[in-house]
Amino acid sequence: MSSTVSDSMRKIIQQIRMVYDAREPMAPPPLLYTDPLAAPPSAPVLDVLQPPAKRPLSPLPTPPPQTGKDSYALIGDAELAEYVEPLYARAWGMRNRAGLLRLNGRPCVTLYKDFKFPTDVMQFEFLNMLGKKIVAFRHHPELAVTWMKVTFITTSHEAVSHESDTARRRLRGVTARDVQLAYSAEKIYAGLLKRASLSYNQRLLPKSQRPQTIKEIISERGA
Ligand SMILES: C[C@H](O)[C@H](O)[C@H]1CNC2=NC(N)=NC(=O)C2=N1
Repeated sequence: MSSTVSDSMRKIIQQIRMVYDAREPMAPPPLLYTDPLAAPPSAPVLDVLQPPAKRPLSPLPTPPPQTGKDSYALIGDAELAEYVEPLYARAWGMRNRAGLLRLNGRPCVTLYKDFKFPTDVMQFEFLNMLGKKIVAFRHHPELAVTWMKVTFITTSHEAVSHESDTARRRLRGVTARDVQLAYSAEKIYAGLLKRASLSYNQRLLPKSQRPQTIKEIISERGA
């Protein structure tokens, strides 16, 4: 009796195997995104990575000099207009991040951008290239790495202010070194997008994050 049961069990198992073996091959898992390095996508991958903008961006100006004692001088309103305005057009922002350098809530002006990528491959290539630049340049941004995004924040704790007023002198902020580093990061990013035949049409940050004067930035309540 028990042998009959196991015979019929065996038959059932055999039938299941036949059905299983005869099934359609499983479809490969759907791709979450296309690799732009392999083939340029026909449709935009992200809203920030769209076909060329109608009005192409004018090239970044020659950055401020990176050596000498003045490379750690805080930038003022004139430099903001000359060097930071072109970064604003590329989705960079300026903010007061009081407390960033444990300055007990004192203002700390920072230059920042959220770099967005169509693939993680491009994101880590960017980090690799940027890393080499940072090490050679000996100026270190804060980097936060999340899915397809790198948040870049830079400021100089070594900033020197020529102001006579002590409170202003103790201000930390953006110097020529930060602008230099930001330009390098932007050029690496633009180069990677160009190689992948992608052009960007990034949404500008809100006006409050694109201030025109240093005073506007430090009067913002630090985050
Ligand atoms: C000696 C060395 O170059 C300095 O300490 C550098 C290092 N990296 C730096 N990085 C940043 N973000 N700000 C600085 O003031 C700074 N100073």
